This record gives sequence, structure tokens and C-alpha cells, in this order.
Amino acid sequence: MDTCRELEPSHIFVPGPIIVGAGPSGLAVAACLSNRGVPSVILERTDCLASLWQKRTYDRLKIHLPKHFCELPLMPFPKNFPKYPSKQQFISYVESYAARFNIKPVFNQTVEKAEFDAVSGLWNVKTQDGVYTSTWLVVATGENAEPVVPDIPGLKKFTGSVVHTSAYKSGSVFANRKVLVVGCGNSGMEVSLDLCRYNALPHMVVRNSVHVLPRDFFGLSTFGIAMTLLKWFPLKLVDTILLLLANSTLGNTDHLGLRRPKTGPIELKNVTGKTPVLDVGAISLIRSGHIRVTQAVKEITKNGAKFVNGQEIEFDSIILATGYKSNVPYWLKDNSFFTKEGMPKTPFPNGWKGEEGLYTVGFTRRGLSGTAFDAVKIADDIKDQWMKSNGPLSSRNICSSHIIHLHFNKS
Ligand SMILES: Cc1cc2nc3c(=O)[nH]c(=O)nc-3n(C[C@H](O)[C@H](O)[C@H](O)COP(=O)(O)OP(=O)(O)OC[C@H]3O[C@@H](n4cnc5c(N)ncnc54)[C@H](O)[C@@H]3O)c2cc1C
Ligand SMILES: NC(=O)C1=CN([C@@H]2O[C@H](COP(=O)(O)OP(=O)(O)OC[C@H]3O[C@@H](n4cnc5c(N)ncnc54)[C@H](OP(=O)(O)O)[C@@H]3O)[C@@H](O)[C@H]2O)C=CC1
Ligand SMILES: O=C(O)C(=O)Cc1c[nH]c2ccccc12
Repeated sequence: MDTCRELEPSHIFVPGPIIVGAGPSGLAVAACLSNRGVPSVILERTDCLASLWQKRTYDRLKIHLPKHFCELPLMPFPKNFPKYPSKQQFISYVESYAARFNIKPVFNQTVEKAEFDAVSGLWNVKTQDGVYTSTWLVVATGENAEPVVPDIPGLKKFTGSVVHTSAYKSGSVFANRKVLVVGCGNSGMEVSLDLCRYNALPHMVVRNSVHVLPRDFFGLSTFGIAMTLLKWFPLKLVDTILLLLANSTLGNTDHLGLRRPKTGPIELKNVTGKTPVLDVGAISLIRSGHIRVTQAVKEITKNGAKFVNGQEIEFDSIILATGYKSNVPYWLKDNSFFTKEGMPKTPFPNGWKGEEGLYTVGFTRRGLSGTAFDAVKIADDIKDQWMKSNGPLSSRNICSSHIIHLHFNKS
């Protein structure tokens, strides 16, 4: 009988919120809660913090907004970090952040299902090992939870290697190879640039229009300029200024095959989530012919690709720089707060709070600055409820330990 009981999933009651995901967003909420005297538990599917950064990004990656726009609440980046920290520096910052707030996620816990039980008024969160129950559920699984792998006609026939950018580390294995890079967002541009540095021959597919802005303009970040201008001027005017600035540094990019959308770059980001490319060198490599721009792919063949203009080129490898998607619809059940794409229906700045103790962090389409905004709001909101039900004294006692596990077997 004992064996039988052990086979039952363990059931854990969490006094504070359950946070799903130990990326920057989940950690930021846990830190803000801890700072307000509220304990929490983070469930993370991988074995590390910030797994997107540690496991699914390329070596050359640097943050592309100045560091003060990417800071998590309560702890700035070290002063000696450069304006655009490297991936390794960002990871070390996140690790120090977790250590500073004594955040210890429960690793290797993939949330398979989360459901609100109207009778008990509690959230039941199921992982492969058991069920965690709490009054509050914070969704922190990210806008980039799963790679988008499009169903391109003929892709299965291709005999060379096919990788998504989430599995690409560096161009070292592609030297002298002809590589088709599908997609021209920040990933497609930066991977194409990296391939050039390793003497590979990238061809980048641009099937649509795209905004490319210089990352910096006379020593000032374009993003910083945009944020400052937005304090004073309407969005459309700011976009017009950004485009003037882009044309003055990058020139007209139309003849390179990079047509601009009709909607301005920041408006487009706000409305559709499509991030403008912040150029870190790809444009000059396109201009010099090192990165070739191609039209949309019609179909992939055994050894190459046919394009919509009738051109056919042979390739050794294909890299899919086709972006990412949320995975919330796979595991959050019966919820009307999210769209079928797994993004909150309510736009920024009101997308952080749902019904019945549901919260979301990091779904603002505003990168890490959106994360910081959400995290503070969520922690303030939960703290008010926590104080009402627990009172200041009990909160002080409980918080000496960040995570509270009350293990018991379901029987
Ligand atoms: C290549 C790249 C570069 C970027 N650079 C910048 C930048 O310079 N500046 C910026 O502001 N933003 C940038 N971003 C945006 C990025 O979204 C943020 O940097 C940041 O990682 C978001 O943090 P997050 O915690 O919301 O999501 P993530 O970092 O994706 O963390 C989510 C966590 O949830 C876990 N998880 C997912 N599903 C489950 C589940 N079912 N159960 C348990 N755990 C789960 C994941 O394993 C992951 O650890 C970049 C994104 C990419 C892809
Ligand atoms: N240094 C940094 O900080 C970096 C930041 N990032 C960030 O990570 C996030 C994800 O960026 P990224 O990975 O570039 O993804 P994006 O979603 O920004 O871009 C995806 C690209 O793939 C194209 N695409 C999608 N499906 C297809 C298809 N079936 N056929 C052809 N093309 C297709 C899209 O074209 P279309 O527009 O036509 O749909 C688009 O060009 C962004 O927020 C970005 O800013 C990424 C890299 C570096
Ligand atoms: O890097 C990203 O993906 C971001 O979302 C950061 C970001 C938020 N708003 C922007 C506007 C222009 C360029 C990058 C961003």
C-alpha cells in the first residue's frame, strides 16, 4: 500500500503565489514580493535561471537596449558593465539577482496544466511531479517560450541541416557554407552577421517589409532617443523623427531589398509586437554584398530553395530565424484573459492582472522594461491581499524563509 501512495503525485500547498517560469520576469516578481514580505514559489521547466538566455541564444548576443532599460526592479546592473552588456554579463546579473533575494526556484518542473477551482477559490498547478495549490498564479513563461517553426513547403525534403535560431550558437560550424537564413528580425540579422564573421555565405529571406534603425545615433541610443521624445511628442511625430534619423545614418534601404512598413517603427511595435531591427552591423554587410537578401521562399528542395521570383539557389544549411511564441494556451485551462496566441487580451499598461488571483508578467511587448513595470504592480497588488489575510506580524515571520513547502501525499 505504501508503494501505491508513493505513486500518487505529491500535493503542495503554497501560502504565497505560484510563479511559473524562472526567467527575468518570474525572478523580478519573486524579488518584489520578497521585498514586501510575501513568500512565493517559482516552478521552472529547465534546470537553470533565465533559460532563454542560458540555453537558447547565440554566443555573440548582446542586449540591444542600453542597460538601464533592461534592469530588473530593486537592483541596477553593476557600474562596470558596458552600456550594452553581453549575454554572459546579463546571465551573471540575473544569477546575482536571484542570490541577492534568496530566490530558489523549483527546477525541472514543467507546468502541464493550471486550473482555477471555483469551489475552493484556489489555483491547481500540475507539473510532471505533482500538484501545487495557491490563491495566486503568476504567469511568467515569456513571449518567447517556444520557437516558431513554419511549415515551409518541401522543408522535410532538404538534406542539409535545419536549425532554429534558438539552437544556433555560432557560425564556426558554417565556414564556407551557403546558408539560407529565413527571417529578418533581430535574430535573422544578427545570425547573418555572425555567419559572415565566420566566413559563411548567408542569404537572408525578406518576405515582407521591415524597419531597421541604427542602434545608436551619435553616441546616443536610438531607443533612448525614442523614449525621451515620447515624453514630449505624439507617437507619429516620434516615428517620423526616428525614420529621418535612420535614413540619415543607414541611407535608403529600399534598394537593398529592405522596404519599410507604412506604419512607423514604434507604432508598429505597440500595435503588432513586431520589434524593429536595431542594426549592429548587418546593413553594411548587406551593402557590401556579404549578406545577400532574397525574396520569399516558394519551396525548399532537396539541396536548396526556389524563390517566388523564380530564382533557384543551392544551400548547405537552413537557419530558421522565424521567431517565437507564447506557450500559455497549452497549459492554462479555461481562461478568457489570454488570446489564442497566449498574449493578454488587455494591452499595456493593464495586461498584468486577470481575474481570481491570476497575474501575468513579461507579456507587454516592451522587453525587460515591461517586465519591471508588471513586477512592481503585481507585488503591490498581492501584498495588499496578503496583509489583509495574514496581517503584518505573520508576514514578517513567514518571510524569513522565501519558499514554503508543505509536502503531503494525496491519499
Ligand atoms: C535573442 C533574444 C534577445 C533578446 N534581447 C533583449 C534585450 O536586449 N532587451 C530586452 O528588453 N529584451 C530582450 N529580449 C526579450 C526577452 O523576452 C527578454 O529579454 C526576457 O528574456 C523576458 O523574460 P521572461 O522571464 O518574461 O521570459 P523568458 O526569459 O523566456 O523566461 C521564461 C521562463 O519560463 C520557463 N517556462 C516556460 N514554459 C514553462 C512551463 N510550462 N513550465 C515551467 N516553466 C516554463 C522557461 O523555461 C523560461 O526559463 C530578447 C529575446 C530574445 C529571444
Ligand atoms: N540583440 C538583441 O537584443 C536581440 C533581440 N531579439 C529579440 O527577440 C525577439 C524575437 O526576435 P526574432 O527571433 O528575430 O523574431 P521576430 O518575430 O522578430 O522575427 C521573425 C522573422 O521571421 C520571419 N518569418 C516568420 N515566419 C516566416 C515564414 N514562414 N517564412 C519566411 N519568414 C518568416 C518574419 O517575417 P514577417 O515579418 O514577414 O512575418 C520575421 O522577419 C524580438 O523581440 C527581438 O527584438 C532577437 C535577437 C537579438
Ligand atoms: O528586444 C526586444 O525584443 C524588445 O522587446 C525590446 C524593445 C521594446 N521596445 C522596443 C522598441 C524598439 C526596439 C526594441 C524594443
